[in-house]
Amino acid sequence: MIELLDVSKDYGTTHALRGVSITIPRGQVTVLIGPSGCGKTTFLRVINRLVTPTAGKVLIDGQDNTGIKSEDLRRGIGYAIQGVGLFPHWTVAGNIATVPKLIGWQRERIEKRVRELLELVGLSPKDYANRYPAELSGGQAQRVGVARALAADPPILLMDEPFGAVDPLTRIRLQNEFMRIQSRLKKTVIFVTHDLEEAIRLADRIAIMAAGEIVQYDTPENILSKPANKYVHDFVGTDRALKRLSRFKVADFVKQTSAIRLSDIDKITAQANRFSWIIGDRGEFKGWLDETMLGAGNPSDAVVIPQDDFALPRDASLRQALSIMLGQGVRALPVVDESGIFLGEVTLADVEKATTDSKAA
Ligand SMILES: Nc1ncnc2c1ncn2[C@@H]1O[C@H](COP(=O)(O)OP(=O)(O)OP(=O)(O)O)[C@@H](O)[C@H]1O
Repeated sequence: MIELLDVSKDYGTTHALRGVSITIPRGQVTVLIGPSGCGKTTFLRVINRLVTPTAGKVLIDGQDNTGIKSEDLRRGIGYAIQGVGLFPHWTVAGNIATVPKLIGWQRERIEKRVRELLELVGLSPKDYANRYPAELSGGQAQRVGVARALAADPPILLMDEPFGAVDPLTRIRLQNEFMRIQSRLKKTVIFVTHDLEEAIRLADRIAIMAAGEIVQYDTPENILSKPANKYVHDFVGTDRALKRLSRFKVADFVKQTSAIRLSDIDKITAQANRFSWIIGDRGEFKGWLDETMLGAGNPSDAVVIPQDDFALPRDASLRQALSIMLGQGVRALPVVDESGIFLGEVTLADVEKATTDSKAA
């Protein structure tokens, strides 16, 4: 548990934090969100003591953080920052090993940990351990940043816009991976973002900040349905029913649907008004085929759409499903597991129903 007790931080006449008091529960994800300059980074940095408050106290599990040795702070609090902050002249392995080295781990233990973490964040140690940051894509670099923050297995993780600098699709993947990792590791996470949907998706609790103060600290559901004041109301915006869709997982809406094996395609006969999902021999999603294609008398030309553009991972949100449906102009999307195996479909009608139900809630 982390407690800020009446914490203020002034830089000259700038009040970066103004008497912030908050209790952050253990093992949950707390998201800080608010406009640029409202004090989010300062909030994180008073916790790991990179910033000394002008007034007030920070307690970590009841202990004043000014009384904790810096070595214990480094070990106990992982920090993943905006724009990654990897050391350019160190390899990926060297970067991940930063804190374990500082706190004196043996070489073998460090190497084992680096391998474990690379696997955890979905990068093969063989291919990535010896690369330099310049040889990574934005998304890969962000993953290394997260691995580095987790290196010494800290119970607390501070993440300052860790997925800020990547394209939207990579961001969705990183969010999904983060949720998967967090459901396993159950860290106490404080996560800063500018993106309300990211907040709604990832947070157990959201703290909305303005000008150095916390204006509402609540569950995503309550932030959406019971904004504390006009500021939060305006911040959340008008399309709240849509934003709420970020909380629903595709996995909870997927319907089992029949699919046709690519090898059986020449046996298909046209079904009126219906297209068919096409899968490979292992059950992996391949694409779709509709009656117009059959009508053209060329069944072996199934329209195989690359999975990355089309199939939804089962841990995607309904909001993401809706964006893709609108973007692609389709009423149903295939859903796949981590290995690309076809699980069924989610339809526009499911999304509509979830929107209506959650409006009523
Ligand atoms: N070292 C510093 N010296 C002077 N002013 C600072 C310093 N660090 C932060 N500030 C000021 O304190 C305020 C809060 O900054 P902070 O970085 O915490 O905001 P933020 O919400 O994280 O912003 P952003 O979303 O843009 O990263 C800002 O007005 C900023 O200019």
